[in-house]
Amino acid sequence: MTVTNKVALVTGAGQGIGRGIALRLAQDGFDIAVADLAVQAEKAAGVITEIEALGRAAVFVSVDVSQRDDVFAAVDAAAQRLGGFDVIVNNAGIAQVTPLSEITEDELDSIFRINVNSVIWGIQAAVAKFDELGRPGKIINAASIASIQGFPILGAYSASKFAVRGITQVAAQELAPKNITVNAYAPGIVGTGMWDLIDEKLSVINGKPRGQNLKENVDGIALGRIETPEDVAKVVSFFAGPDSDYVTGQVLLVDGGMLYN
Ligand SMILES: NC(=O)C1=CN([C@@H]2O[C@H](COP(=O)(O)OP(=O)(O)OC[C@H]3O[C@@H](n4cnc5c(N)ncnc54)[C@H](O)[C@@H]3O)[C@@H](O)[C@H]2O)C=CC1
Ligand SMILES: CC(=O)C(C)=O
Repeated sequence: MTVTNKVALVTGAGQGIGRGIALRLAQDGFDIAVADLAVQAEKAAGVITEIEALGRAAVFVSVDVSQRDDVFAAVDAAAQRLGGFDVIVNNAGIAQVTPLSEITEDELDSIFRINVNSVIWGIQAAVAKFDELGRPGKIINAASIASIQGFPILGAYSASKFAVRGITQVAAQELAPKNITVNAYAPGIVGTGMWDLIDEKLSVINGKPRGQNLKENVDGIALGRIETPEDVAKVVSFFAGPDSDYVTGQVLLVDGGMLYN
């Protein structure tokens, strides 16, 4: 019997939650395509070194997830360079900290292209590759607590994450006949560059000192501490592995106890 390696592509894997997911899936035995913007190549190289130290193969794939052709090319490159394709993690995303009344057309277009269109391009590219290789596969999307409850001043962001939840539910139903599962993780307050930016921008808007908005949000977490990328990666590991074979269309809160469903 030929045993082939398992391959996962993680977008936005140069830093933050994406890096945590890439490292965890490597620990789980996946070879990893570290996909990110070209400007993140140096950080991605560091992630690749960490993955190789775990005994897995890894390659950098330059991608702007808002561009459909880029995403298809990234999936092709990952499959060709790593010798297979089994999992895509549509993780890359941006936040915007703007009251709804002030959001511009350009801002709205930008956040939807990066947070929403990207997920559809990732689903399309992964399905095409699973079909070509004749394998089932797993698709995992980045939602948020803001995909369940709208967050003030994060209005466009919340709307984009509600859309990711909807896409996840629809794709799960459409792709079930191919034995492809589609799920999403919904983190709470994770200590990454994204929250550095949110805290900084909220400070400008509400005049609270730097760090105060982050602290107030963390104070609302039942488990009493800020979330780490590794906390998120454990849920992604479940969705990427065989223990979730009978789970599809779900958005799993991993927020330390902030929202309850
Ligand atoms: N940090 C948090 O508290 C939470 C984050 N999330 C979601 O988790 C995901 C990852 O977030 P973080 O790691 O915190 O963010 P981050 O800002 O630390 O990292 C985002 C990564 O995505 C990449 N990226 C951005 N635009 C891209 C594009 N157009 N094409 C390719 N790559 C692009 C960046 O280069 C970066 O490496 C995002 O979808 C975010 O919305 C969800 C809930 C909470
Ligand atoms: C960044 C994010 O998703 C929230 C709600 O903090």
